[in-house]
Amino acid sequence: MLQVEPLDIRISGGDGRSLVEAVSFQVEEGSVACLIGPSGCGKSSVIKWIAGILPDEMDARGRLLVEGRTVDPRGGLVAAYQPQTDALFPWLTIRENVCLGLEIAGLPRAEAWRKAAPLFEPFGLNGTAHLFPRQLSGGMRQRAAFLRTIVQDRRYILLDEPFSALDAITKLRMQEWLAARLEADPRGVLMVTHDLHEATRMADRVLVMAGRPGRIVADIPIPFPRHRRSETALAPLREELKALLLEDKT
Ligand SMILES: Nc1ncnc2c1ncn2[C@@H]1O[C@H](COP(=O)(O)OP(=O)(O)OP(=O)(O)O)[C@@H](O)[C@H]1O
Repeated sequence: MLQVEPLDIRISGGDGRSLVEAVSFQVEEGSVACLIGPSGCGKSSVIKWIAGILPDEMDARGRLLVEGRTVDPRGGLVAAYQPQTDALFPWLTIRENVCLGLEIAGLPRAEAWRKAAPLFEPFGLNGTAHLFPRQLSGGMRQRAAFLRTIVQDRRYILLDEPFSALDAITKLRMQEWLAARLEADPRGVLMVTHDLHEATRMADRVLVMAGRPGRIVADIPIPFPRHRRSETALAPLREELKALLLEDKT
């Protein structure tokens, strides 16, 4: 289990503005937690803190526990992280981009490719290995970034709006693919999303953040397994989430 214990984030210089206050939650292994909330409430900052890449101008106090052990997020490698922008390196090919995390983790190049290559097809990236990011559509770039994240053998995955640039059909496919993959190969996923349909379709629990500074104002378990989530069953949950988000006047 990945646990965040009261986390505060503030701007370290200037007015010392508080961005995030007393944020606590947990992500169980093999489960998906979606973090939703109005723009600017601090979702990305929370996820960046866990990934160990909070910018220098922010100061964080909090505790991160993995399987009950306190870890320093800045030590890196707690979780695979996919930032909001696809962050592919423009001077590397898609193959090189996708394999990069594995190579940094110490896998020889050929072995990294053996591991990544079979995933190009299910990600709709056939024929792109030798291309550069600028030669792909926005959706393809996002899928390549997602593949680079998923291919790493981490127990926890942090996804900051991973499907936001995808068209509706591709998005549905990727959500289904991710759900199936998690079934076969359970990981703990923390996913930031603005899409309530996505949150209720994908999550085992939805964490709602609101306010300035941002706090967790609700932690809502989704009470049915993913394969039994009809639109009718999910509609009242979405109404509940919408009401919580609209309550936030900041
Ligand atoms: N490098 C920075 N320096 C100072 N303030 C920052 C910096 N990055 C973000 N902020 C501020 O921190 C607050 C939280 O930003 P953050 O990106 O975490 O919010 P968010 O909920 O993820 O927003 P969005 O949904 O729009 O991505 C915002 O008020 C933002 O202006």
